[in-house]
Amino acid sequence: MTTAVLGGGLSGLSAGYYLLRRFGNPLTIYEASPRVGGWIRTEARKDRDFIFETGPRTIRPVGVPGANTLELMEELQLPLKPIPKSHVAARNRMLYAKGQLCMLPNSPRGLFGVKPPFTQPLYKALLHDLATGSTLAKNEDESIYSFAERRFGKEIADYAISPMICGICAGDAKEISVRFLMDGLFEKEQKYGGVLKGTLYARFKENVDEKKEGLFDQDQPKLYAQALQEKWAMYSIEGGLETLPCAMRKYLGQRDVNVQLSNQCKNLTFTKSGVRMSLRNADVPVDHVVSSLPAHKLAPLVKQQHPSLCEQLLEIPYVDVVVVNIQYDGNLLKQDGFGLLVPPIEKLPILGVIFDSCCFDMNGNTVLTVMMGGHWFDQWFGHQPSQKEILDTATKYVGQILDIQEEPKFSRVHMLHKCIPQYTVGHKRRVESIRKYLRDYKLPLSLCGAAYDGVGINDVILSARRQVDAIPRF
Ligand SMILES: Cc1cc2nc3c(=O)[nH]c(=O)nc-3n(C[C@H](O)[C@H](O)[C@H](O)COP(=O)(O)OP(=O)(O)OC[C@H]3O[C@@H](n4cnc5c(N)ncnc54)[C@H](O)[C@@H]3O)c2cc1C
Ligand SMILES: C=Cc1c2[nH]c(c1C)Cc1[nH]c(c(CCC(=O)O)c1C)Cc1[nH]c(c(C)c1CCC(=O)O)Cc1[nH]c(c(C)c1C=C)C2
Repeated sequence: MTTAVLGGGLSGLSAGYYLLRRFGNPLTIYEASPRVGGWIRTEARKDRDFIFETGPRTIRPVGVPGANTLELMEELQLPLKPIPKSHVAARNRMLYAKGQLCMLPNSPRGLFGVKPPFTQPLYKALLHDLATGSTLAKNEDESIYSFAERRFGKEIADYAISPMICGICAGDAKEISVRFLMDGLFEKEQKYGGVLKGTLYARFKENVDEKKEGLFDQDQPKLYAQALQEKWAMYSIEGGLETLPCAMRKYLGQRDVNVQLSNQCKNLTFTKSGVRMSLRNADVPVDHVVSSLPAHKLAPLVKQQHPSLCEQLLEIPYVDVVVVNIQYDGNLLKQDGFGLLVPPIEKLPILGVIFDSCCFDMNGNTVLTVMMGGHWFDQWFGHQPSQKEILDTATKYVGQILDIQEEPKFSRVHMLHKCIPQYTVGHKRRVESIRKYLRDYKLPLSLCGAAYDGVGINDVILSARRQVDAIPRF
């Protein structure tokens, strides 16, 4: 069977890895740009001794998706850099709200005091949940903001859930589906009439649930067992996260998988015997295609033959994010931690700041990443500001929030256009409907990647694995 993958980002490379394992060669991966990795990009300053990550920087070793990623890391023999749960970067997350830097609670004790920006102890939010019955009809969807407000009150929705959504998808919690992050809690609420009640009731079933996913019935990956034993909170890779796609490309290349860079797919034509892909210099027929492309990039490729599929794909919205990496000599941070988020209710132009040099050793440098835009990109950056204006905005807020007044020694500004899909209310049903369309028309096309089954690194790798596993054998 001849297979092909569209896209050489992490999901496409993972699809290549799992296709090779299941069907062998011939297999080709087509990537439009001259490099692999998609949004994963590490800029190593060789002359200095720090790195800038312009996309992701940490991976969480949690659950089946986390275990699956660690299995891949093990196979590739990558040197991992774990951050244990006891590390300051794992314990300290902050909010900038009401004009001050506020530490988020990191232990059950934190539920009982009153800490800004909250005006009530957090346990009261749990009492609110206990006292409130379930109000939505079964199996519906709602925004994560409205769910949090219903169950825990407006303060939690504004100062806990909304910034968390910014810190994961740069989105507006008032539009993002509760099923994006809290599918389980939502189901429990609907089933048992409350989040806390449902969680306590279902707790004893947790291990059963993990087994149900069926990936690691026999043995857990060794690295996953190690991560559990050593209590890793998150990890990166020596040299930065771009090491991962580079290692995958090498691994696939050594096994005769053809990874073609600068070869954009322009159209897909479904034929009686498979698919014809229009590529740089030729039309190439294959039996089955796995697309890892962002939904808005796949849409035009199927428009000619399947306009309604094209329309459904275009219903998955994306946001632009501005990433500003900055470096200063010496340690200038007064407070250590993973970073800070700015709740959207504060109406400031920045989404958050990651303290890279607290997470990983940067040889005495202070390295920060300021993220801006997202759902509010047009409001703050729609006038197409210059790189200098953007850098000035980032450093102004670093000055105001972190009291770092000096100019950065080194900086980079990146505009990431349509980089994060938004799982808005109804996303789950939208994706089911897209996949049903492929089944109904018996199209030899599988869809994986950040558009469909989760936006994190673990999610896109697992998405590739599940989609490859679901391809019928010829
Ligand atoms: C700023 C930022 C921070 C993030 N931080 C984290 C984090 O800390 N932890 C975490 O787990 N995740 C994080 N993520 C998410 C993570 O980066 C993504 O989940 C992941 O990189 C998505 O991979 P992908 O392969 O699905 O998509 P992409 O990376 O978008 O890859 C798609 C590829 O397809 C190619 N392509 C497009 N059109 C065509 C075509 N017609 N033909 C051929 N190729 C084409 C593109 O060039 C691209 O290489 C972050 C994302 C961003 C943007
Ligand atoms: C402010 C913008 C963003 C920051 N990170 C991201 C954006 C858009 C992207 C992102 N961050 C995480 C993931 C993976 C989610 C997963 O499935 O594992 C993605 C796509 C991890 C993450 N980062 C923060 C949180 C709460 C999470 C979720 C998982 C976890 O709890 O570890 C916090 C956080 N993100 C950013 C900042 C400044 C920040 C601060 C505390 C930046």
